[in-house]
Amino acid sequence: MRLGFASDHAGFDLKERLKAWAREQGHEVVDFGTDGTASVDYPDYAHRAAQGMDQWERLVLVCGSGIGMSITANRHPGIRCALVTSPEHAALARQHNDANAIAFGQRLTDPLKAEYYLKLFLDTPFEGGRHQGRVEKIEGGCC
Ligand SMILES: O=C(CO)[C@H](O)[C@H](O)[C@H](O)COP(=O)(O)O
Repeated sequence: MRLGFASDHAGFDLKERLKAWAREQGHEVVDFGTDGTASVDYPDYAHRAAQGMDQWERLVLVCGSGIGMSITANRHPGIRCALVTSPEHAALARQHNDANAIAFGQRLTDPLKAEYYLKLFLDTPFEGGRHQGRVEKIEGGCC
């Protein structure tokens, strides 16, 4: 699978680790930055990765908490980003929400667990059925 990655400074180390893991698993990696631990603004990198959605099938975003990256990515039509802190979140984000982006908080998530959550996220299919129309309503606006 082609995976996009982006982080700010506070997510850089976990981004690099997850990129290495993804390559080991045979995935293709597209990196939208940042390139180091110098302080940057997370929206710049979340927007860049979201605008490049023709270049990835799933997007992996990392910041200190995962909150800023997920909020920003979800401003973009067609992106359904889940902030994941448990295996249940990782699986349900795919099964019920057909999420195409996952966000992690480097300061709050054990890196080994993040690898496991990412594997679950990539391996779990969307269930469709009653969830299909609900997902379509996300883009449709209210009522
Ligand atoms: O946006 C965030 C919080 O929602 C991210 O966790 C950032 O990485 C964090 O705010 C960066 O904090 P710093 O004190 O500037 O390193």
